[in-house]
Amino acid sequence: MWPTGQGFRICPVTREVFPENLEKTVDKKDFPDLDIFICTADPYKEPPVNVVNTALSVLAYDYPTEKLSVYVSDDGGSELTLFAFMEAAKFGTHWLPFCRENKVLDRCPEAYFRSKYTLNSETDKIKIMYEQMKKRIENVVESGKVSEYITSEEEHEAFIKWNKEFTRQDHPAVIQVLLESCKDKDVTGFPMPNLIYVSREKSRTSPHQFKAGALNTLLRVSAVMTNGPIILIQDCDMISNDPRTPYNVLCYFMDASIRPKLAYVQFPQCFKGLNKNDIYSSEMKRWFHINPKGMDGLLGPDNMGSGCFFMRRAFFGGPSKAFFVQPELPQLSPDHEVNSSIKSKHILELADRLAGCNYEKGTNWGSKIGFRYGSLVEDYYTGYHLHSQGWISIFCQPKRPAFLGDIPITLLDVINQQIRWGVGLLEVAFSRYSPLTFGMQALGPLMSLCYANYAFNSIWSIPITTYSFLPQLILLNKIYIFPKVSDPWFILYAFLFLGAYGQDCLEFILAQGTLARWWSEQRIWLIRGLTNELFGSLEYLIKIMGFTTQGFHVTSKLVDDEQSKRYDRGIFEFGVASPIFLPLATAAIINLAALLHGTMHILKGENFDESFVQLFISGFGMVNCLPVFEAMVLRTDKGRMPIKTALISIISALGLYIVASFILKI
Ligand SMILES: O=c1ccn([C@@H]2O[C@H](COP(=O)(O)OP(=O)(O)O[C@H]3O[C@H](CO)[C@@H](O)[C@H](O)[C@H]3O)[C@@H](O)[C@H]2O)c(=O)[nH]1
Ligand SMILES: [Mn+2]
Repeated sequence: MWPTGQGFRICPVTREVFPENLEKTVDKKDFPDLDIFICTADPYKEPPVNVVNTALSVLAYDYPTEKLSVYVSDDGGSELTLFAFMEAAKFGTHWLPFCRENKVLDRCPEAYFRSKYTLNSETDKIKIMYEQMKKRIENVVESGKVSEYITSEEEHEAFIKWNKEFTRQDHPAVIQVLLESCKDKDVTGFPMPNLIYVSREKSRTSPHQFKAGALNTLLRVSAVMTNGPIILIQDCDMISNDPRTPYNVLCYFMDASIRPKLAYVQFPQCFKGLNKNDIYSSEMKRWFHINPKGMDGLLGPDNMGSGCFFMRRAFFGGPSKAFFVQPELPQLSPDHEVNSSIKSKHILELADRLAGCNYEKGTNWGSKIGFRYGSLVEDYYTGYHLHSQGWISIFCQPKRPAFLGDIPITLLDVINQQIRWGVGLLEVAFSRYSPLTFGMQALGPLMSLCYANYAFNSIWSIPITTYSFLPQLILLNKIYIFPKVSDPWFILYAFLFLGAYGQDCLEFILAQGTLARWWSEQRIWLIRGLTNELFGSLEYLIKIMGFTTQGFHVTSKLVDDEQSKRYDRGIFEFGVASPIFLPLATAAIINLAALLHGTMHILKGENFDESFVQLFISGFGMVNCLPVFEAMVLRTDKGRMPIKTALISIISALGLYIVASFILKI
């Protein structure tokens, strides 16, 4: 892992753009069309009102509205989400001119009304409107029925496909044009952007490939409707935080010297609502900020799934003409020009067919065209393939974050999210496209090291688990395996530990981190080794043995008030009795026991020299486990560790001790 990590350190790059100069060189008329894709998958885990907020924040981009189209992919196949978007389309006709006229910076309504905005009759009016919309959406979600709220015949028509047979896993495609730019105007008479709702056909018998499948459907549907050459991909919980972001991106896409090979411009994933010390290290400074800068000096950052502007052409083979992969229908080609209304019958019929669940059979979608199938981290995997084909990417890190996302606030959610990443990355690591073999040839050594560092990340669980148990169990049996403090070899151990931790800390602080957040980062790194990396590797093994696993487990974005309060206070949230916590809790007990046991012997006058390293490791483990002890014994709130988990881990610790003693005695 150490050598692979060096790929990021050789040539880091920091870029700056001057979007204010853009209009001096490019006429607004010549701006390319921009298609924005927003994915949602579950109205109960991803509240529609939040998805709507994300959509409004990009609908209100500072961009010629007739060139802007927003496509919403609803993998939840939910009428609640469609209803929410019908509401959003109406509210949007007020919200967009309001933002434009008042030069609003927070174009996500929820964010705006939470900020310090000027109170006057106009803001009052729009706020009331927003609250009413929110209320209606929330009521509908709560009751699970839209019928009470729809009045017009046209609206009824939109929900016609939701009949008795319609289930989330089995339903026909639903495509609804909610706003059409040339016809629908806002309240000041300005054209609105296009807004299209797409829920692809689903059937239990055909694989749907999760988000990658959803994005490929949107690639096709948007191709026949607007075919914008630039595409922004957004998760439903990542709001736009800066209306001028497309300008930043155009600085690169309009640059003739980079454009021919540029596949995507990636913005870092930034998050809102982190607590002070970022206890779960959700900021992921290394993955989302430091490493991409390092890769930017090579072929460019990896793709992070959200906040990424793609060149549509990049989804159709390598950058040179010779490597262009022609799609099966000429209308899907990136250079195809659309000239009929997005509501015209033949377009809608074709779109319906393109969103069919059997459409991709026998085509290149998922292998040579579009987002790649075969890994649960479709973002990383697709970016990796694009780089292998000779495309480059760019990391754009403006001071004001372009996007702000939500983070999971319970430890189990964090772990589950990372189990998915771990499985997805291992799928790449051991595929025929492994960065160490295929990648080495296609990308050259440094870039493939970077990709390998991610792909093999779960390997950390081996040393971390070993160091969490072995020295401690051995210490408990009064056996010493490390050099004595007086031994010159001790210096090597001390150097490696201090060197690695020192470098890590320095890099973190240099990337505008704080010491407390660095401490959280190293702690969560250890916790990951004992939780998601272990369970992720296990899930991966089960998967390759041919058993079905849970697939893409969507992270819940619902916020429980109590949990959220505890999170804000920086308290770890366990709450549920899950076997996932067992290795961590067991390690905590073993470390504490080893530390106490070792210290006792020293107090009794035994020599410190031999046991120091093991004692230090146990102490370090114990300090890192403080939140676990708190959750086990001190806390009484609902987020504490369930007694069942605590008891089982005590028994496991005892068991481990007995087994270890037995083995060590022979
Ligand atoms: O079958 C599915 C599953 C998920 N999604 C959407 O994918 C997005 C990401 O899902 P989430 O549960 O929020 O996962 P995260 O772990 O937060 O997402 C990160 O990791 C994913 C890969 O595992 C990437 O796709 C994301 O862009 C990246 O932000 C959400 O908008 C979902 O609605 C779908 O559209 N269809
Ligand atoms: Mn997410």
